[in-house]
Amino acid sequence: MEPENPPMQDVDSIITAAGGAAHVARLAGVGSEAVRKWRQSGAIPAKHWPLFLSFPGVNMAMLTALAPRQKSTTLRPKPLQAQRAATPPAPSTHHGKDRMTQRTTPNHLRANLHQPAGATAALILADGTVLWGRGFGAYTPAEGGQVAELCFCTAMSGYQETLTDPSFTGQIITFTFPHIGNTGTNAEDHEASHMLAAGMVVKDMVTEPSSWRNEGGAEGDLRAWLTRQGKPGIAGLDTRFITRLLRDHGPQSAVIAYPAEGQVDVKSALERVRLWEGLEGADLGSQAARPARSWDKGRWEGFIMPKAPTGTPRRVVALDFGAKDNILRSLVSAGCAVQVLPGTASFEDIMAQAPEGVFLSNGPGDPAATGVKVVPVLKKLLESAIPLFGICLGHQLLAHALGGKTTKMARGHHGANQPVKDLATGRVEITSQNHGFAVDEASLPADVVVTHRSLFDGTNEGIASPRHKAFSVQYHPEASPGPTDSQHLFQRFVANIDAARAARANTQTSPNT
Ligand SMILES: NC(=O)CC[C@H](N)C(=O)O
Repeated sequence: MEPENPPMQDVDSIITAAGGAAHVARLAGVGSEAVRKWRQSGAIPAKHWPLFLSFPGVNMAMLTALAPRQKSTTLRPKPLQAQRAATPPAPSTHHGKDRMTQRTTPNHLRANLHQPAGATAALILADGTVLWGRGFGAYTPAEGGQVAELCFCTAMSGYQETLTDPSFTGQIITFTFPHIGNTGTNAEDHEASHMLAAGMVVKDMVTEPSSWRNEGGAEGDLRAWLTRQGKPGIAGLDTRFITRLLRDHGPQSAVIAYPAEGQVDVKSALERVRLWEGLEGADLGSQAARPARSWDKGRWEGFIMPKAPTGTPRRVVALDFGAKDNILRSLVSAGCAVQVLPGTASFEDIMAQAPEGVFLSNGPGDPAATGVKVVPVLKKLLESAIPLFGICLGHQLLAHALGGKTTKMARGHHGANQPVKDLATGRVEITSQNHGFAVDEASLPADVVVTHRSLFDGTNEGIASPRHKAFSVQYHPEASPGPTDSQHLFQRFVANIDAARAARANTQTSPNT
């Protein structure tokens, strides 16, 4: 469907519709000088669009149709961006490479509904930013595929593990590293049976795979893989612009539209994006679990990890909220026999396995929402003094069970280079992370110890309850992708189980001695 030309608007009429300059300045928290500059430049900064959209009579089409009529210091795009904006958006295709550059200006002040020639897909954000590029992977309806939270991931490698990490359910991943897809795909690098993220955004178009680990020749190409996963991707966008936007203005809902018929329905896509309720309050963790199963595969051969302790394998129940396979492998290699149960398993079902330790997995969505069902079970497990270990969502759920709270972060952590300090030892580990919620340390009861903090933003990265033999970390010691500095935490869990075993053995023998 051809998008209608939006009605011509000017800033003055929009400000009048919104109740006048003084009223708007007060609500937007800006001075009258700023409003004057908006009028002068003929554009309203996108960060104020949500405010304008709350006034009757103002809609997204009006705001996106504003065309700056005069450049001002505050609103002028940088020279390179201006130059790009002036270049027609024709993709270049040399040497078999498809490297369309984001030729519409990467400046949301110039967001527009009009699809440039050569663009086959768009990334549409809730603030009205529309970025045109070239689609790949699976086609979507003209009004876009799954609406999701747009995030950026800074990992330079491991895109296949990232894309199949179930914690990314409900998110579109912008890769900040420009060359994604070069090494193709294979059957081993999945972290779950399939991709759950809603889509992917890259700067350079994926090229042909060049790696001995690519499987199936052309079938291993990330584009073919993505099509088989039924998910869309978009290339040619200025991923640094997206990253700065999310960094400065917080998480945003977005959608990728890549219609087979070519024409994107931007207006409908925008409406869908703006109606989506977001990840806060979404219990995705309860839905992400796979069926109950026992797991016996350890880490890959050649992988260096601390020597597994001897003794009968420890019976561990792993509560699955969307677990990454490498966590299960790490537990096995650390000396555990793992039974995976859905995260919503009852206390009785868990105890029927006679667990010596219970592991709480990573997973998508809002931990507070998943906690409504799960926390009562975790409280019973804590009372039973079974050693507990949680990772990421599991960490957040443990915090809730211990009486704490979690909050949505202004800037989520997604990447493989995040420094974390162990407060007990002072050691710093570089970690793999993927979370948009964080444990609020101020909410934790006095007997819960804060064990780790992020050196990027000081947010909580680990807690322990010595009284309950429970500990957890916000980051991913199993890596995949990322560094393995924190692999030793699996040994810590096993040591806790062994200590509880020894204590049980003592109580059983002591009456006779
Ligand atoms: N990796 C995870 O387990 C993520 C936990 C949670 N969904 C968050 O975004 O914070």
